Amino acid sequence: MFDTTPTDTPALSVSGLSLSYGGVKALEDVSVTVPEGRIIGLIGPNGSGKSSFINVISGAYQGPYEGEVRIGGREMRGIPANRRAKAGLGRIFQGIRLFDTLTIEQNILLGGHIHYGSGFAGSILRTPQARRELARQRERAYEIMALFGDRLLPRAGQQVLSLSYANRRRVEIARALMSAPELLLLDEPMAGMNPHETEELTDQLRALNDTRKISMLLVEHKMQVISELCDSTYVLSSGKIITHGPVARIQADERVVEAFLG
Ligand SMILES: Nc1ncnc2c1ncn2[C@@H]1O[C@H](COP(=O)(O)OP(=O)(O)OP(=O)(O)O)[C@@H](O)[C@H]1O
Repeated sequence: MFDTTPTDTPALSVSGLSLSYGGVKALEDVSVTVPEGRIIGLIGPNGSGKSSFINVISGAYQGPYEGEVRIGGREMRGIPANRRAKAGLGRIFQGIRLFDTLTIEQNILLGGHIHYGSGFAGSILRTPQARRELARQRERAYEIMALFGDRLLPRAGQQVLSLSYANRRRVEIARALMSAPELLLLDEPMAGMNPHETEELTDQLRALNDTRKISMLLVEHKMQVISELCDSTYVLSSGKIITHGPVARIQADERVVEAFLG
């Protein structure tokens, strides 16, 4: 189901990215690489440009910018957000965006829509091909729910609005996995989770990376999570990357301490 053949093409390669909002420089000559199969962290104080960076990669930001963004080797300029899933991108938003009155299963199924072959007409007319596809997608949705132990499976038919915050977040990740992403952009996935939930999701993300070779760019405030998951971490401060490397080295770097205290 998931192609795990390694290549030398990075999952994500951003080079020389600069952008301004009017006169405000939000990003200046930012270069970040996520090698295939790796988890790379991105940290920075409030207002340092993390959201702007993520929004350019996901295509949520449609304004002008300098530099290049490549996902799986493919240049993304001009490709709208909804078409980037086909290039292998999955994104988890900072604020949870789910359809509250739909069930867990329905929300997750929506993440697979880029793979439907029979299209909208087929699903309305309920052609045999559309029914077979739906059955395949449901099977996939249940396989993905099973990755989260007993958190989602027993509740598959429940409306999402009745779920805990942590379970809503799991549904969002499950939905992103339906498009079989090669690269996941995770924007503070542990926000609002207690230590136990944080630890559990950390283990689940590591398992996804190990077993499915999904590359990840992780924006996260919790340094424990960054240090457990990331091979290397970039530090943004006032729109510039001030350093990158293994977490232990970054934490000891005076410039980083200054940026966070400053
Ligand atoms: N739409 C906008 N118009 C004008 N300025 C903006 C806009 N969005 C962000 N900025 C400015 O750009 C800079 C980078 O903001 P950005 O939201 O990318 O940082 P961030 O690191 O994600 O911050 P936070 O952690 O607080 O979400 C900040 O100075 C911010 O005020």
